[in-house]
Amino acid sequence: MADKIKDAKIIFVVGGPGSGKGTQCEKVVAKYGYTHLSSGDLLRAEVASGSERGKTLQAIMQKGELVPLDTVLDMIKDAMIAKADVSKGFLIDGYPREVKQGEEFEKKIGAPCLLLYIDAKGETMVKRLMKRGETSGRADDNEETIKKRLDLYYKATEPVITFYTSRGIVRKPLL
Ligand SMILES: Nc1nc2c(ncn2[C@@H]2O[C@H](COP(=O)(O)OP(=O)(O)OP(=O)(O)O)[C@@H](O)[C@H]2O)c(=O)[nH]1
Ligand SMILES: O=c1ccn([C@@H]2O[C@H](COP(=O)(O)OP(=O)(O)O)[C@@H](O)[C@H]2O)c(=O)[nH]1
Ligand SMILES: [Mg+2]
Repeated sequence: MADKIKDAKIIFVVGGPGSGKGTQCEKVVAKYGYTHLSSGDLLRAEVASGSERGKTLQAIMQKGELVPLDTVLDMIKDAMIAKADVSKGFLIDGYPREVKQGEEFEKKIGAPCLLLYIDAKGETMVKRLMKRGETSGRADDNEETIKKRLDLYYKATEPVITFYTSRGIVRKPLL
């Protein structure tokens, strides 16, 4: 099964909470027809299913912490395999959140050819998420959790940008 995605074109999309990853991915999909897989959306779908695993995930996400690495990786891999026959390439949105996640992805699936870095100022991200929280219904779009997500982004996820910059595959779209 995993053979089907061995040579897939993979693009990581990384940025802080509310930086606009999902918004930019929609534009890439419209222009290039790639398959958009948001790690956060996959996790929220599992929560919405009401499964036992979903309940555990919900508790972690509500606190703005990271769910175990293998859980997200397995979900992304299954979603990629399901679309392998029709996909021209994959936009992996919101992943990796830490360098180790990227390394595991490469071991189990393959290397990204590009990392799109969606950059925004901390205060801009907080403002957007507070606004989105008025209607999103997302349990983590509240002031306390947004702050934790932002702290974790600077601590764990920014090193991902440094890691892939040294490989020369990071690009910042002009917004
Ligand atoms: N003004 C402005 N707002 C934007 C822009 N991009 C996204 N937004 C808004 O900012 C909010 C967050 O955008 P998302 O695309 O959901 O951001 P994200 O990085 O996917 O965030 P998560 O879903 O939390 O991962 C939304 O309410 C968007 O409408 C932008 O370029 N300018
Ligand atoms: O690879 C991932 C992706 C998401 N999450 C969890 O899902 C939440 C929402 O992620 P999403 O990418 O939707 O939003 P962001 O935090 O970027 O605003 C995060 O706070 C994490 O708790 C995670 O643990 N690992
Ligand atoms: Mg998103």
